[in-house]
Amino acid sequence: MDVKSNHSSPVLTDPVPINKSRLGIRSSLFGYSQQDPSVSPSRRIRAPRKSLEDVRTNGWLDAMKASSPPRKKPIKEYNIEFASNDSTDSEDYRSWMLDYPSALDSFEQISVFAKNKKVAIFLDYDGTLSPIVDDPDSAFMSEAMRATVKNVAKFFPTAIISGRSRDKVYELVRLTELYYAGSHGMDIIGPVSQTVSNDHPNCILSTDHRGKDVNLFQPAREFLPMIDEVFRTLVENTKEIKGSKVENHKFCVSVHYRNVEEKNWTIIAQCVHDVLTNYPRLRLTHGRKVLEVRPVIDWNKGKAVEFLLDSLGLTNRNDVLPIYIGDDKTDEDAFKVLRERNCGYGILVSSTRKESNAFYSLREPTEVMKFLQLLVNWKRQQESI
Ligand SMILES: O=P(O)(O)OC[C@H]1O[C@H](O[C@H]2O[C@H](CO)[C@@H](O)[C@H](O)[C@H]2O)[C@H](O)[C@@H](O)[C@@H]1O
Repeated sequence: MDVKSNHSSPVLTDPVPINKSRLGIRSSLFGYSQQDPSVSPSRRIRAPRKSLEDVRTNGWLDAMKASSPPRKKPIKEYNIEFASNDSTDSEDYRSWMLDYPSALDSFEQISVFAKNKKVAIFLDYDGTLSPIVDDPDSAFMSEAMRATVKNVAKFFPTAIISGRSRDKVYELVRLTELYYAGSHGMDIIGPVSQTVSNDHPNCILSTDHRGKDVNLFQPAREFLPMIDEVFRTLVENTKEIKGSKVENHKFCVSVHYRNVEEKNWTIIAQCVHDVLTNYPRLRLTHGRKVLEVRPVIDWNKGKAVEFLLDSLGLTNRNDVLPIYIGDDKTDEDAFKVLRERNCGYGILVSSTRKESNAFYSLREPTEVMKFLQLLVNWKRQQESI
């Protein structure tokens, strides 16, 4: 992609998302809100027919429907989403696994590649370390998973790369020994590295939760007030849509529709669409039953992996094996980077078949935990040899 570098913020020179160019919306850069304050939220909810066709024809609704497997087995206290055994035992899933073999079944092969290599672990949070649940504020990881990740970090440099804000994901994980990248990689705390600071002039020295010196990198810093404004507008505009929830993740905004009746998905899509038309410097990405609004900059989870590898001094070496585990579309950027660099493995967490840039698969967070435990046991054995 063509990047116009202004040091701090690699802004794309082709910032108009497809949907906007199709709709003929002008691409000049607005300040912040261009919204007509006279338009009431209820009027926005009853979006005009022409507009409703827009979100259908530009593929938003199809992407929304395809964004997460259907829930099949509600668990008593938490409404945890995962497909029934019928799905993972199906012929269809088994044939998909020929292309994306289980990382558990392939562990021996992985460990052969890992031998004598510096392994670095990158983990997504929701759907990877914690099960998908209805309420984003209740997406807790189990104590067993926390202990496992803590062990992993004793042996390998380990980072969490999440769509949530860095503070929010830290609150959920609460392990000081990890590196954290929030807002889909747009807010990174990594080890201090002079080379990285030289390459990224807006990378500043900061301190982490232990008071240790770290590098703080926020390539979308200039978007902070805009994101805040969009967050408040979206909260207001969606407040009458039952089940909707808007989260402010500092450099991006999530609009959840998991608990919105499907017949109202067009309305929620329309709300987001209408707001986005006023902000050509923001774009939409899809997650699991969530619409995500983020800056149009050339930065994503893949770039965050590259940034952290650089910071850890693990770039341009052939004795490095990065492993990235994630479940969502935004993790594909990281899988792609590993595939294109022909280094390391992407592992997709999915209980249904999905096209992916990952090499291996795991069905659900419990399998992620088993895989991480195998890795720790293997490393312990290696060290005792
Ligand atoms: O990159 P991640 O760490 O996977 O974060 C992606 C989004 O995760 C959260 O939403 C997802 O998990 C929720 C809790 O299980 C679920 O209710 C929701 O439907 C999922 O989309 C988080 O709330 C989002 O803000 C993140 O962008």
